[in-house]
Amino acid sequence: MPDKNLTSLTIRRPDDWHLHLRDGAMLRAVLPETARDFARAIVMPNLVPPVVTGAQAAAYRDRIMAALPEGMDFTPLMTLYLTEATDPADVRAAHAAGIATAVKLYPAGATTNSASGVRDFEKVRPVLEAMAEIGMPLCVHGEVTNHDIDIFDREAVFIDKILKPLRKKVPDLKVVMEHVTTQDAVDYVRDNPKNLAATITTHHLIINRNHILAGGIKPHFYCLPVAKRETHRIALVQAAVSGDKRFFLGTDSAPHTDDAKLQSCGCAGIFTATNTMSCLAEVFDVAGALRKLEAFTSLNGPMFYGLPPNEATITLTKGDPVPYPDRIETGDGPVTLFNPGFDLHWRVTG
Ligand SMILES: NC(=O)N[C@@H](CC(=O)O)C(=O)O
Ligand SMILES: [Zn+2]
Ligand SMILES: [Zn+2]
Repeated sequence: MPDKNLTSLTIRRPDDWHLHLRDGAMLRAVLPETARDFARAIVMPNLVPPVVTGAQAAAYRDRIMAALPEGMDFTPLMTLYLTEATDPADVRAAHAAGIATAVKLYPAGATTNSASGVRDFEKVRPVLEAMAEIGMPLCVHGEVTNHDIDIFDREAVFIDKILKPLRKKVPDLKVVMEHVTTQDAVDYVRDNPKNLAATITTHHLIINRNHILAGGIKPHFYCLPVAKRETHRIALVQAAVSGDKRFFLGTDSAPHTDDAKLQSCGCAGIFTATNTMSCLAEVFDVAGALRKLEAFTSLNGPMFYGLPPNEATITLTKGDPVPYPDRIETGDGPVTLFNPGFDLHWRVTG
C-alpha cells in the first residue's frame, strides 16, 4: 500500500550499475539523460568493435567525458569486454590505474554485439583468478546461448551449467549477475551470500512477457534477457524492495534507433535512462516501500563495489502525472523511451 503521507523523498544521488552509452552521436544524445539524475554508471563495453583493452577503455572514457555537457557531474566507471585472448596483465594494470572498474562476461552470441564473447571458460580462468586476487568484480550476462535451450530458460540453465561451476573454480571472484529476470536467479543470489550480487533493471520490475506478446507484438518491450512470466516479475520486485544489500539497480538502458527496433529482426534493448527514477519511485510507492528506494538505487551498489555512496542528494516529489517524451532525437535517428503503461507521479525536483 502506498504511504499517502509521503509526497517527497530525498535520497543520496543514485548510480546505475549497468548502462549502455554507445558512441558518437548516440552517446551525445543519451549521456545527458543519465547524467541528469545519476552520479556514476558502470558503462558496458559492447561497442563495435568491443572495448577489450585498458587503452580502449581509457579512450572510450575520454570520449564520454568529452560528450558530457558543461556543468553536469557524472563519472563513468569503465568495463573491459572479456575475450578468450584477454591478457591478465592488462586487466591488472587497467584496474590499478583506475581505468577499469569491472570486467564484463558475455557468453559468445548471447546478446547485442557479443560475438567476441567467451566460448571456452577454461581459457579465461587466468584472468578470473587475477581479478579474484585484486577484488575486481566480474559482471555477467547470465544466459546460455545454445539454440536447443528455450529462450525463457536460458538464465536458469546458465546458473546451473556455467555460473555454479565457475564460482566453484574461482570462489574468491566477486560476481554481479546482471539484469536478472527470474525467481531462480533471485533465489540463487539469496542462497549464496559470498561474493555474489545481482542488478535488476527498471523495465523488468514493470513488464512481464505478456507485455511483449499479448495483443500484438511490442518491439519496444523486447530486450535480453527477455522478460519472463508474472511470478518472476513479482520475485524481482520483492528482491528490489527488500533492502537486501545484494540487489541493486542496473537499468540496462540500451538505446537502439526505432529503425533498428522496428523491423523483421529487431534489436534487443529498452531505453529507460530518461524516466527511470520516476518509474522506480512509482514501483516502490505501489509496493509501500519508498523508504527502501535509496538502498536499491544509491547504497547497495557502492557497497558491493567497495566505493563510497554519493554525498549529493536528489529529491523526488509526488504530484500530477509527469510528462515525458515518447522518443528522443539522436543524430542517428529517434530512440523510443520506455513507456511503463501507467502514469508516473514522481519526478526529480532537486
Ligand atoms: N539488454 C539488451 O537487450 N541489449 C543490450 C545488451 C545486453 O545488455 O544484453 C544492448 O547492448 O542493446
Ligand atoms: Zn546483457
Ligand atoms: Zn546491457
